Amino acid sequence: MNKAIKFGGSSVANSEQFKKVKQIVLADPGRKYVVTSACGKSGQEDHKVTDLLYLCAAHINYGVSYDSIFQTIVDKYMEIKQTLGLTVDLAAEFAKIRQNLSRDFSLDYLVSRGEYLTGLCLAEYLDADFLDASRVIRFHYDGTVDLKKCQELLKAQVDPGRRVVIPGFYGSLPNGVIKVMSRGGSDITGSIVANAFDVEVYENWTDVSGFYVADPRLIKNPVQIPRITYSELRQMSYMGANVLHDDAVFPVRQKNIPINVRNTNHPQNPGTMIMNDCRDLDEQDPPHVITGITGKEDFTVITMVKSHVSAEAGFLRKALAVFEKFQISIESVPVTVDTFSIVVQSKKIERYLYEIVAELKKDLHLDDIQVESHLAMLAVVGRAMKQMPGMSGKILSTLGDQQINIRTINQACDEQSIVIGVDNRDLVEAIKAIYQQFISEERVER
Ligand SMILES: Nc1ncnc2c1ncn2[C@@H]1O[C@H](COP(=O)(O)OP(=O)(O)O)[C@@H](O)[C@H]1O
Ligand SMILES: N[C@@H](CC(=O)OP(=O)(O)O)C(=O)O
Repeated sequence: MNKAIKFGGSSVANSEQFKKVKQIVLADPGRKYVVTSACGKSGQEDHKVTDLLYLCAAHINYGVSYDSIFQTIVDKYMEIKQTLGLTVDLAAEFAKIRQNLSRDFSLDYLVSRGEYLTGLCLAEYLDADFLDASRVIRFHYDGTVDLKKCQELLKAQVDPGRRVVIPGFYGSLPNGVIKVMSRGGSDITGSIVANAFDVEVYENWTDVSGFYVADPRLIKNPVQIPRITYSELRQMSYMGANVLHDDAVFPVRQKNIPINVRNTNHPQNPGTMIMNDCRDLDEQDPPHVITGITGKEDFTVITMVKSHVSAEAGFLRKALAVFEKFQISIESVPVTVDTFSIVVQSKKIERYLYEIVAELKKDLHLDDIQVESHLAMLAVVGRAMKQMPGMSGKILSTLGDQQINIRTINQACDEQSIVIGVDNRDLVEAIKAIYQQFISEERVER
C-alpha cells in the first residue's frame, strides 16, 4: 500500500539529514509520494531557510542589501549538493531567483523558494520525479485550498510508476501566481497529497518521536503519546503544540487516513498515530486521562459588566457584531450572571482595541468594561477526561497549590478539553505543575 511521506525542515537541514531521509524512503517501496519542507536548523546557531528568506524580503522592503543573507542560503544548498554529489544546477536556480526579484518582487514567490530548492535536491538524490507545487497545489482566490482541483492536478501529473517529490508550503492561485500557506504549512501539503492518492497512511517525519504529553522544550523527557484523535490533535496544535499544523487534519480526515508522526533521527520508534477513532485500541491499552498539556501566550480578555446580562436576549449577538465588523475572530466567550467576556488573540485586536471598546460601550450600555492583556491560554486535552468526574476541580486545585492565579475557565460540552487563562508569566509553571501532578505521579502509580 502507498504512503504519503512528509519531511519537516529538521529532517532536511543538511546533507547528513538527507542521508537519513534516503534510508527511510528506500526502506519501504510504498513510500512514493514525498513532500518536503525547506532546510531547517542544523543546530542552535543555525537558521531555517524560510526564516532567512523572510529576512531577505524585509531587507528588500527597506532597500537594504540582502546579499549576505542570500549567500548563507546559497552556502547551505551548496553543502548539500557537493557532499551528496548532485548535478542540479543550483547556480542557475539562484541566478533566476535574483533576476525575478529584481524585476517584480513577490514575497510569496521568494519565501517559497526554500521548499522549491530542497525539493529539487531531494528529487535528484532519491532518483524521483520533481513536481513543482505551483502546478498541483491550487488555492481559491480567498486563499483557501481548492482540494478538488488539487486532486485532479495531482492525479493527472504524477506518474504512477515513479516516486515523486513535491515541495510543501506553497501552491498557486487560479491565475498561476505563487501563494504560500501559513507557517508550518508543508504539513497541509502532505495531507492534500495523502488525500489525492488515497494512501494507507500519511507519515510526517520530524525531529521528535511523535506527540509528547507536553512540549519537550519545557518538560524534560515527556511521555510520548502512542495515539491521539484528529480532534485532540486539532486542539493541541492550535494551542501551541507545533509538531503538526492544525489545518493538516482536514484533507486526511475526509478520507479517514491516519497520520503517523515519526522521528527521522530515530526511525525505529513507532511515533504517534493520529486517527479518527481510537476506541478499539483504547480498550486494549487504556490511555492516560490527560492526552496532552499545551498553551499559548498573548491573549486579551475584554470583560463587559452589566446587571442581568445573562437574561438579556440579543446581548451576545450585539457584542459579537462589533468584533465581526473589525474582522476579529474569537477564541472563547466565558459568561457569568452579570459579566460577559470575550477572549481574542492580542495580535489580532491590538490595532483596533480602542475603537472596539468605544463601540461596545456605545452599543451595549455597559456598567463597566475591563481589558486585560498578557494572558496565556493553557489547554488540557484528553478524550478520557469525560470518564473522570472532578477532573476540572483537580486541575484547578493543582494550579491553586502553586499559587497560580486563574483568570478564565472554559470547558466544552464534549469534556475533551479544559482551557484555562493564566498570566503569561505563569504559563510554563502551570504546564509543569499539571504534568507533575497528572503524568509523573500517574506513571509512578501504574
Ligand atoms: N507536545 C509536543 N510534542 C512534541 N513536540 C512538540 C510538542 N510541542 C511542541 N513541540 C515541538 O515541535 C517541534 C517539531 O515541529 P517543527 O519544529 O515544526 O519540526 P519540523 O521542522 O520537522 O517540521 C519539536 O522539535 C518540539 O520542540
Ligand atoms: N518552511 C515553512 C513550512 C514548513 O512546514 O516548515 P516545517 O515543516 O519545517 O515546520 C516554514 O518554516 O514555515
